[in-house]
Amino acid sequence: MWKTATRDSVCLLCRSSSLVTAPGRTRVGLEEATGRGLWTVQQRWLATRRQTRPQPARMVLSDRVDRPRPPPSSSRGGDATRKPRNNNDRPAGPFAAMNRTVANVGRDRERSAGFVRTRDPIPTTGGRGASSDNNKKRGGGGDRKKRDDKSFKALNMQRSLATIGYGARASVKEKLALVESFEQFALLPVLKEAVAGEVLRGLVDVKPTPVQRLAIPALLGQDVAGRGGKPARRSREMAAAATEEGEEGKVERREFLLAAETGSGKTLAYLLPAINALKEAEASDEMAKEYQVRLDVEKRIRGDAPVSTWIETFEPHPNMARPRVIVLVPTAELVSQVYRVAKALSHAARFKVRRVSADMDPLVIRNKLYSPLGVDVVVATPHLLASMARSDPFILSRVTHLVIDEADSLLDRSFAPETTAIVDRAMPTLKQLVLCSATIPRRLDSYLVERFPNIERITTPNLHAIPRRVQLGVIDVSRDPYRNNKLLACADAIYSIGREAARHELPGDEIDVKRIMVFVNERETTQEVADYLVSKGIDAVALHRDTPEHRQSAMLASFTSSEPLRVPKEKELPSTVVRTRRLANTKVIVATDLASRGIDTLAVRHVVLYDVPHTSIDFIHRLGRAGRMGRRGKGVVLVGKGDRRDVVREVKESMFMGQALV
Ligand SMILES: Nc1ncnc2c1ncn2[C@@H]1O[C@H](COP(=O)(O)OP(=O)(O)OP(=O)(O)O)[C@@H](O)[C@H]1O
Repeated sequence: MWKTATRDSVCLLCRSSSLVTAPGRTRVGLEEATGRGLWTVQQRWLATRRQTRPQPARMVLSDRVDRPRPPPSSSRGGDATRKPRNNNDRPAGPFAAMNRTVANVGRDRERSAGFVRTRDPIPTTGGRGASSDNNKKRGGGGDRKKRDDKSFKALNMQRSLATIGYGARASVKEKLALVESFEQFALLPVLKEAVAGEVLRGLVDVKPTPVQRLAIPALLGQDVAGRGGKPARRSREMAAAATEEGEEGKVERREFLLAAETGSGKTLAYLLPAINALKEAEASDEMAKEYQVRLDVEKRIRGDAPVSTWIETFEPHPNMARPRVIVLVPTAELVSQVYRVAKALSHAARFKVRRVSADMDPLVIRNKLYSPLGVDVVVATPHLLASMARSDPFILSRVTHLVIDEADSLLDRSFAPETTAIVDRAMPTLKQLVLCSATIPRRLDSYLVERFPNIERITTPNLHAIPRRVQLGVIDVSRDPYRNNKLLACADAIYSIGREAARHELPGDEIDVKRIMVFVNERETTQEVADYLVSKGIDAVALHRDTPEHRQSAMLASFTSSEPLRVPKEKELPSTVVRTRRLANTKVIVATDLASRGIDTLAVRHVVLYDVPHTSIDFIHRLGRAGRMGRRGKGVVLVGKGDRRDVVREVKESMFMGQALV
């Protein structure tokens, strides 16, 4: 043990002064006392000074000043030769990979720090990715590029997403800065009021999200700075071209691709401009105005009699079963979700919105659509609407705005025939076609190039990136204690979430319930996993395509509500009573991809990926159920025998870097 006073050191154990006067390489004192290598007094003094300059001169000299801090001795056996521990060097466990400050991907830190994507050299956010990309832009990234081709080999091999160029993303950021408020949009005042007072009621300081900042002005044909309703340049050019070609009678149609990350408010981004156009068209619709006059007269004649009692005998509205706006979505659950937003807007903006989905009685659908009061907006799944349009083609005869939400699903093989049939039928009157999605697969990209070469692409800078506020933990199921028992690993992960939540339990008689989504790849697995979780005392249900539609909605209801879910605390039982093991503070839904698309699961903070998703598209959508609209989220992926560890590692690294997946 050594005590130093400026340059002189004295051994406090043996009081030897030999070292103090030994200026050169003298193997005495400290080295002999500790047995740790050859050190000179001068070297030690310099090292100590470097470490301790702000400290007072009199202090105890550490004999480990040149080494990393020793680990706490008991747990690690005091091994002096052990490598330094960092954030990644944690004990194993379901959440060992969380809250890291360093991505646990490969040992080659240098390689990951210089990450540049092959065909997508665009940093979606700032940070390290940005600097390396800027470096590349300046011409300094040649070597790195080669390294990074290798580093994202697995994702590149199964590349499924279309890429967005650097220039596009950079220019988008400039545009975003120009818009700060809904007031800047050339929307009707009632719609602005409806946003704050109905759709986003309860939120303070409501600002448009990036996709809304970009899409609403573009779809309104407004100058992007929000200075008024000037038609966009492209629209003017198209109009001029049509006039030159003598096509004045032809409807001028604009097509948009609206692509933004999950949970970023795309629904409002496409609904607001469509409803705005609807209200403007209504103001100049003479037939509708005349009908309204006749209806008002009839109401006066009928006195107090409710409209519903006589409307069937009155003349039908010109819009009966002839909507102007149609929104297509893939599932009944999404129909209800988009319908709710449109309905909230309709309270202030006064229009009639109906929904068409398989969970509704056919008679109810018919009555709503063919109501004599008319219909302005229909939210539907393509199968039902296409079949209705086959029997009554006039249903699509007045459509001016058609939105295809979750476009990558709806233009995929299973939906494409019905979706394109609707597009084709609506085309003659269509003024705006909007395709909307959080992921643009390459096949959709090629389809758009071929089918809609003039489509205007609106993409946000973070497209295809999983937000950094969502953390991804990896559980290696092949290791102890799971030994390839994925079911056990899944239950353990859920118990860990429950236990963690219990630590922050509320005072009082209630407990806060965490809502967790577990995603599997195959429909058959959902029930198996749910049953196992139930057998372990977890409240779990299975949701897949064969689950009746009305049951699906009921199951998802508590996952989509942003309200906290509380249950009474279980009563203490006498110590003689053995209670069956139960995790009271979690609620789990085990689902296939069906529940990963578009569902606004605001309540979900935790997602467990029971199976490694087949593509990066599935990663984006499944993890996108957590961390919506600026919230934090956690994902856990169970990696077992035969799973693509390389893909998981690369997804995790991309997430850490804030980069777009490929
Ligand atoms: N400007 C805003 N400010 C705050 N919250 C908003 C805003 N716009 C929309 N939201 C809320 O954000 C949530 C997500 O919106 P939405 O469902 O439209 O996302 P999305 O982009 O369609 O997601 P996904 O890609 O998963 O379908 C909703 O609860 C919505 O009410």
